Amino acid sequence: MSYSAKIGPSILSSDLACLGSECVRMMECGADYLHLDVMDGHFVPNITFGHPMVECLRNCVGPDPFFDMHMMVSRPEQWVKPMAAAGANQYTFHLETTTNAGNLIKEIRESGMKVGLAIKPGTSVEELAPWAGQIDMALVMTVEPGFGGQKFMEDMMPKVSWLRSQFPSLDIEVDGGVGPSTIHKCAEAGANMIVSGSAVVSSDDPRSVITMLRTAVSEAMQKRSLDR
Ligand SMILES: O=C(CO)[C@@H](O)[C@H](O)COP(=O)(O)O
Ligand SMILES: [Fe+2]
Repeated sequence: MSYSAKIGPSILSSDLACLGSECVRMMECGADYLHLDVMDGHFVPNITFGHPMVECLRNCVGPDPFFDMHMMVSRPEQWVKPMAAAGANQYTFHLETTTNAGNLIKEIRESGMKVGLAIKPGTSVEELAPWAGQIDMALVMTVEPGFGGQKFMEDMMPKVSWLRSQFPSLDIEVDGGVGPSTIHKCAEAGANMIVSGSAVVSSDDPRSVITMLRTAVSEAMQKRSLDR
């Protein structure tokens, strides 16, 4: 087993006028990485921010925090180089947005970033599988992308279990409606990278929530390795 439990707050649910200090606050509360949601108003019905904001956030938080860019954009090819230059570490694009995933994976790697590949709830995991050997992380969306604060879709868990059974050392991320009441389903299914927005950011005690989420994932990982 080469993966580990990692918790990445999504800052979409925070006060957008304070994004820099919110990123710093999340890292101080024990986040393992930051999940930054880029929306273009076309692939999803919402707009957030682009690479100029990412560059400002990088300058604000310093070189260490890992930026996982969740690119909810129709033309992911367009933003690879600008995001790399802005300080992104991982570029997670949606399989639904491209007919040439292989080329995009290559471009992302050549730009020095890790590669994440995301699927919407309506996309089957078998469509992602052919790329699994070439990516660093698979993202199984547990809500329709576009907004924070939505209800967790438990019926996505078979996708996570299947991926974990087929690709035992792949980083598998879940995103959407994940918090203390839903983490056990994700952890048992085999997810190890946990995006949590409103449950962490809106909590009075984000540190405890982050610790609780990580513990749930670590315990499920330990149980899986004992069961084998
Ligand atoms: O990508 C998305 C939504 O499209 C997510 O990253 C959400 O922003 C997570 O927020 P919660 O559902 O955890 O509140
Ligand atoms: Fe996201």
